[in-house]
Amino acid sequence: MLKDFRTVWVNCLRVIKANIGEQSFRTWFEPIVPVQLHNNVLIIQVPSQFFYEWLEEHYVDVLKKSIFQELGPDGRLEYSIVVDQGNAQSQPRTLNLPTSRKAAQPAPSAGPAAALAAGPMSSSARHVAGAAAAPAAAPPTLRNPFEASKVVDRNYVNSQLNTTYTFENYIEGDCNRLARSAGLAVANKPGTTSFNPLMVYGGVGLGKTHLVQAIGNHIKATTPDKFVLYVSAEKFTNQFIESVRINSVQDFANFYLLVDILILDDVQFMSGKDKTQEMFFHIFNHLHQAGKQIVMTSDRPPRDLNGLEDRLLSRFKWGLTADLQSPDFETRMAIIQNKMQQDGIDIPPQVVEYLAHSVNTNVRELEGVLISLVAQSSLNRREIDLEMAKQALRHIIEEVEAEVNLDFIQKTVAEYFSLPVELLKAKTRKKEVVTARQVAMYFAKEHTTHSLKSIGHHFGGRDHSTVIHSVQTVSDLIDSDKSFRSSVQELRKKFAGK
Ligand SMILES: Nc1ncnc2c1ncn2[C@@H]1O[C@H](COP(=O)(O)OP(=O)(O)OP(=O)(O)O)[C@@H](O)[C@H]1O
Repeated sequence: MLKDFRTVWVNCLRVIKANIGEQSFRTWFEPIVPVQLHNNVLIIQVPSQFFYEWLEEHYVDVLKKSIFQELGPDGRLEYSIVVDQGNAQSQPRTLNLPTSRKAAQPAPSAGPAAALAAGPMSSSARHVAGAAAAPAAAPPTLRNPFEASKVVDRNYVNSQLNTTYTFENYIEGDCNRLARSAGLAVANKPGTTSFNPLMVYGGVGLGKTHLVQAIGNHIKATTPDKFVLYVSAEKFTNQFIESVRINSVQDFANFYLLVDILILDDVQFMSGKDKTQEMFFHIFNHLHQAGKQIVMTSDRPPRDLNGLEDRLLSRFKWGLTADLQSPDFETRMAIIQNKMQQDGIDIPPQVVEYLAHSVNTNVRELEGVLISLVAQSSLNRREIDLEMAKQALRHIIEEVEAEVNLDFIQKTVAEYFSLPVELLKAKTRKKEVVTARQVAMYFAKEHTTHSLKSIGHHFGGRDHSTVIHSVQTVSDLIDSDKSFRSSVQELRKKFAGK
């Protein structure tokens, strides 16, 4: 018996409805219009490119299942995407490429899209301008599948939450305590804490992405009906530019307005991109007003985000800004141990300690060293030992030593103030020693990647609040005391050449 495309779709919807939440069903399946059934290929029309990507990302399994049940193992699904032409005309538009079924099959070499299309059903993006008005009998005009593949590759594959980034494996330390606990609060009560937006900033490889993705994963796990979207600012920008190009800015905005939790990574990327910022500003306002949660990361504090509009920056201040510092020694130890446990790696304690001591730049580098050690050990069929670790780290340690290090700073500052270097680490509170110590701490903060805690530790076991106080005192004196300022400038020259 010949099947009618509407009946097939209604039956598919039944399967889908039984497998997903009601809210998701309403948002993502009710707007779909079945268009045609031809040669066991069901064509459905979706409102936008983003919509299509979302379906492919989140519902491909249930779609496959429903098509399989309705059309059997040879059944396939194709999408037609309404392209907003910016006018009321909805004539079918001939887009530049083959229209034959064969040409429209995703090619085996089509990369991630081909992988998605594997199995009983192959789904591929098809743009059909004004498809709703296209006569049902006429075959829709299909877009080059390779082109569609590129869209999938760029816009879809890179945008998922990485489920390995969780709070459980995000090690807590002084370096990230505030950001982590604010993140946890947001994850437990998105949109309802005063941390909205939550802005996390910090240097390269310090765990910004891990933390904000942990927030997303936590929300998805606890409230699967919430629409969590993680997107890099770069991708957001590219999507926006593309939407301008194909005249579908409204689709773009509509898509983002559906989001419950928007996680935007690396906002600094939007610097100088006024139109993108304007769009983000509107999305931000709308989501915020609707009580939706916004989480952002940046590689620098908001005050240093030159090229970002003031009205946007002022929005960032509505919530909480929390920074990530370089992890101190103990946190680095804990991160390595956690990683070892996670990956089932066994490394002797003295090697772990050596790594934690030596790699004090960022966590990504620490992980990189660990991976290279494991690789060497398995290649050479040799247990990891201190010798191997030293060999592996030779180049990194040389780099670290070439930098201005704490010893050099202490020696230079002590010499400048004509004091023995030991006094900087001693208990004495004599005024001239205190000043020299404060200046040395100030430069340690400025020129090394040591955490505040680690700096304090190298100055006779002082705590991190003493370091903060010292840095502040020196900054204040630079502003208020001319001769002090020139001393600091003279000293700075000694470090600049290094
Ligand atoms: N506190 C932590 N506990 C466990 N792993 C961490 C921690 N901080 C960072 N990492 C790990 O370090 C690596 C780099 O982190 P991530 O990519 O989140 O850094 P980032 O700050 O976003 O970097 P970039 O500036 O390059 O975007 C990741 O593998 C992450 O899991």
